[in-house]
Amino acid sequence: MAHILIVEARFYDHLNDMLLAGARAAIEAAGHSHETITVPGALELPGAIVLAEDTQRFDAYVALGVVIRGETYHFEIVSNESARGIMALTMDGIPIGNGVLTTEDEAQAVRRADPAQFDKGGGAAEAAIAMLALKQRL
Ligand SMILES: Nc1c(NC[C@H](O)[C@H](O)[C@H](O)CO)[nH]c(=O)[nH]c1=O
Ligand SMILES: CC(=O)[C@@H](O)COP(=O)(O)O
Repeated sequence: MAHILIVEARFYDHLNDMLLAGARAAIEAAGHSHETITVPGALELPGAIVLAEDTQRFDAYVALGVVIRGETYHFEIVSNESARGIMALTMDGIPIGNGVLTTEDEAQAVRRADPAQFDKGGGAAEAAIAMLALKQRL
């Protein structure tokens, strides 16, 4: 059994709740345990994973968050830099599932976060579990 840390950027409560439900259900369905920590926004996700990895308590990570386009270039900064940070850690060999939604509007985000629709939280958890299995096998 693996112990998986869900790191959630809680920017939109109702959307985060759906992503979390999907991720937790997928981890439990696979027979693993989990904890959750919360950070302010998607830009904090990579740094939080680094801090958690230093504790050596977790086998894999699920990064969750929602970035919805506003009026300015901030959307690109938050979307691209959070993904870049997570990808850098992935390339260091840390199993991470990226469940950060980057959408044009709230309706797109709802469809993707809802466990009964696209279930991107569950999908990110499954990706983390798959990468952990690969790491253990290689
Ligand atoms: N606009 C969104 C943000 N912005 C906040 C940043 O992620 C960060 O917390 C702030 O710049 C302080 O470092 N975060 C999201 O997760 N979603 C957004 O739509
Ligand atoms: C991530 C965003 O684009 C948004 O939260 C920020 O909105 P704005 O660009 O209108 O400041």
